[in-house]
Amino acid sequence: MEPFFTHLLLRLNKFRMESDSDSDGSHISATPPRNLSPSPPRPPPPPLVVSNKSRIRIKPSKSKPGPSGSSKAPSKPDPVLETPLSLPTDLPFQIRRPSDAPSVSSSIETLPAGFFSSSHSASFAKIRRPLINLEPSGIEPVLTPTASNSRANSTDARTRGKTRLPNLIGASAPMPTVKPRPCSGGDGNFVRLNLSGKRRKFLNKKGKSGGKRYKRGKFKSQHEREGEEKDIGELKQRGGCKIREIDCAVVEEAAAAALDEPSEENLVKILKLVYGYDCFRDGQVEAIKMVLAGKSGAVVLPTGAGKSLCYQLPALILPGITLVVSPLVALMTDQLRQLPYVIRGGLLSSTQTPEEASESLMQLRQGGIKVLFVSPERFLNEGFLSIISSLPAISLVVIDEAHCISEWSHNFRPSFMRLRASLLRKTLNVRAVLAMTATATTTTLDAIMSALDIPQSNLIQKAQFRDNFHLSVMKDLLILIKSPPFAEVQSIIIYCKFQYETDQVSRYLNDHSILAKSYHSGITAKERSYVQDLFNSNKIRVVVATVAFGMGLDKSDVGAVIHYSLPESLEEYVQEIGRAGRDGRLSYCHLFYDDETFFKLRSLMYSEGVDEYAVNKFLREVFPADKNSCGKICSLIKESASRRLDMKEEVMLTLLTRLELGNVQYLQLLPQINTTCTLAFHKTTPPLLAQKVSAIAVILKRSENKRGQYTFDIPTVANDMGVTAVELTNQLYDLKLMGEITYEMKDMAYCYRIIEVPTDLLSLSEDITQWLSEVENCKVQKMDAMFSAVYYALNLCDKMQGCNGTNHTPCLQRKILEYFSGVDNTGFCKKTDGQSSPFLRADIKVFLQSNSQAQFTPRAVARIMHGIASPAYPSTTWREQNPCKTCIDPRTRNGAYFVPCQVVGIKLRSCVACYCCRKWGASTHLSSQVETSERKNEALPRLCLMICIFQLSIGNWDSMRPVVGGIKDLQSFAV
Ligand SMILES: Nc1ncnc2c1ncn2[C@@H]1O[C@H](COP(=O)(O)OP(=O)(O)OP(=O)(O)O)[C@@H](O)[C@H]1O
Repeated sequence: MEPFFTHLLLRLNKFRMESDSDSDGSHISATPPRNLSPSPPRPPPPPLVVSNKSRIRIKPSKSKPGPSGSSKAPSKPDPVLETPLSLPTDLPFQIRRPSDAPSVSSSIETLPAGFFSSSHSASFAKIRRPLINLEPSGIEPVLTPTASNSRANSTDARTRGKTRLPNLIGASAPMPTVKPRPCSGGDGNFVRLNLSGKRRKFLNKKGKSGGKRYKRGKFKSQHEREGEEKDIGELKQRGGCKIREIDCAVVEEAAAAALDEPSEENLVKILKLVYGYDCFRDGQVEAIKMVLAGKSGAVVLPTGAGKSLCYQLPALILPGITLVVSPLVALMTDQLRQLPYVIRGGLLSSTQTPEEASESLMQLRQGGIKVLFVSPERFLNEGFLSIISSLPAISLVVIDEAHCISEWSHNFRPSFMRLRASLLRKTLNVRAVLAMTATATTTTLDAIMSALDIPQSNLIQKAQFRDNFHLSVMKDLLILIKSPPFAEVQSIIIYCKFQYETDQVSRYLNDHSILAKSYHSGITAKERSYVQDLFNSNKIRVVVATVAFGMGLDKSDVGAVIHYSLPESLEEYVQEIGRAGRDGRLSYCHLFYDDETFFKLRSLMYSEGVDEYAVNKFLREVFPADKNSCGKICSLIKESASRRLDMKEEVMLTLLTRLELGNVQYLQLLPQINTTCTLAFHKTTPPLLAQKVSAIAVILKRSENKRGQYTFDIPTVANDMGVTAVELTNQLYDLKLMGEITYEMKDMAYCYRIIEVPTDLLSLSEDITQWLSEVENCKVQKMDAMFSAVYYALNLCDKMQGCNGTNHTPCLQRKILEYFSGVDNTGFCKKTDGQSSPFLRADIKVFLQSNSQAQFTPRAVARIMHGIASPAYPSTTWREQNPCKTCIDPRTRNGAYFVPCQVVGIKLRSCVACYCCRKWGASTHLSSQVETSERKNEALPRLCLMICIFQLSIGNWDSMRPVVGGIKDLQSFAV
């Protein structure tokens, strides 16, 4: 290896300071917190109440295709919509009109709303397509000598693939699979969507509540696991991983031809050679041609529609490297696995060993990698940027899950904000940027395109939607799964909102002989991958998961997706159901409609928000009082600052990113590092070493010496030396290698360089708070839109245009279409006013008096009253101090807050979301045990009733906020 390069590698490996994305999905989503110790209180009933019993069964419509090209039935005006809507044709998905013909490419078209009159109600019926013939037709595949006879027996050739993937993912990367899948534009995912009323509690076989019995899902013994792993291994050997044998020379020749002339014919030739597919799907060829022409573009195609191919093929053709920015390590790994082996790929992630990272970099430098997967956090690392800019040319940068760029998306990631056209062009000198997403509203799309400088004309939006909405109500999950059509489905994903729910549900299913495992970010990465392997190899039938599961999952035969809890947005819903039916077969989606979860989640949407007061305090910490601090390196220790400011770490990062990338650049974010260093000298004495090494001289001046241990702050020493923190740590590392010193680092911190000190902190706080509150409202609106669509379909639909008592497909489809085209249908979700009970002020006063030592912000009080934990008020502390007397189930026990029940003449410490209170608020979540024990206590009903009144007064933020927000000086109010 060349010395220069070795040096860079050392630097990169030594200081892997930026942490890549969490390997689970939870990191991506800002809400809700996955570990929800304190539940919010029971909210007031929605304006339009749905009875728990009002369960409608909506049967699947039989596939009765309407006449081709039939005229549209006039749409009946939607009562929720004030103005009639004419839908644009470039919607984020298409509605398919069925056709009897198995060849469906001609049957796919975008239809306006209202097309689905009752006579067309069958139009969402699933269209089965013939499996594609893997034998390339018309083109003679040139095979390697070992496979020279494989054309005669193509299956053998494909299953023979025991060749190791050259992609640098570690030793055990499975071979990519060539899927027998139709390619014409209309496919994607095919689902039947079901909605149902309240889900029922789980009863185990003995008829008891799952409550106490269900602990976190246990995994099998080592012995059992090894057996299963062996089985999985065998299955892979048997043909779980098939590979086409391809002659690289032929592919290279075809790629050169396509580079010269990127005609469809030339591109199809490569498609056949490399993937075995006969034709492109909708949108693919346009995207590929655009990228090959060196133009930036945005591609919006639904899940499973084949977005990856839009960069894989250009990567093969273009001379330079293709850099794919991906939000999750797990997603990168999956994408790398799925690269055809003629496209050499690699990844750089913080989870790699130094050897793996070195290997990737060496390969990169030697031109051995065509596609490199990286996380957005890498763009903070100067070392990475300098290495990458010294490499052979980058032809294309792909931003996968590009909606993460926009704060108006359902999955905003501050680190994605960095991926702006200006930075990409300046640092990487890239020609083309390709943004890809499956779910983006018009607002989100606008934000993506403007950040990446993509002209409107370069938007490829051929997305489509699943065919069948089949709305039905089952008594409970078990009955649903055991009845047709779910009974026949081999692989099912059940999505829950909370981790404990996934454990509960999977235990419950196992108790009833349905093999299931739970999957969430609370289990280790190893366990997660074990569960995914079991599911992929059909060793288990059901995965019960949080949002953490599914990104990058390309299991083609998932036959059903069940939403046990309401998703937080229609984007999330569309994305999650997209994991079903990737093989083109009919699949079923069922959603349990539950207004209680909706209000709970809605409350949680506010859990990350911050007051102007807190933003101001944050800014004062970020910017030193010293006006001459421009150019200085500063740091904010994550954990302690988060507690001090009562602000989640992700929120602090969002604010810092805003200060960097907003209208004025106040700072430049640097890689996160451990800032407190404790150092000991081993060879040369400190004064002697200080004479030779200037860093040591500064350290001696700036450190505290306790029994030979020198403790100092890295940014302070770096500032004194006039170097970056990374340069300083590099020097320390070199001294360590020479045996001169040893050191330990702690206190992970956000680091930044001050570019400009704001002159008016007050107005800056105001601006930022305003922005944060808009982002917060946007999230709530998404939640409302999800709820509204489902609520409308079940309760408000006028049963026209194809809807009837058993089929709500058209109206639900329309609601989703409207949402993606920017129509706000959430009016009826909004709370009417901010009136609160007269008790509330008194309650807050008592609360403040009894906690006079604490410095609350209004929002902190509101959060506490809602039982929502925050960094400064963790549920554990508050729960322990004030245990709730009315919580029965210790696993769900909330932090208890003082709820005086004057009317019944007693004062009780109870959390406002206490389950027994919920019972009296007609909750269905109670276990029978709880019910029995409550009934024994005569005092409880009245007491709970009082608590319910209290809850109703504060049960939603809209009523809570004006009260606490109106109390400017909480401390004086308390006196
Ligand atoms: N033209 C095509 N013909 C047939 N199959 C295709 C074609 N293009 C892609 N596929 C297959 O479709 C499947 C889904 O593709 P891919 O994973 O790229 O989808 P995606 O749009 O990225 O989905 P997601 O958003 O869920 O990640 C893959 O197995 C891929 O091989």
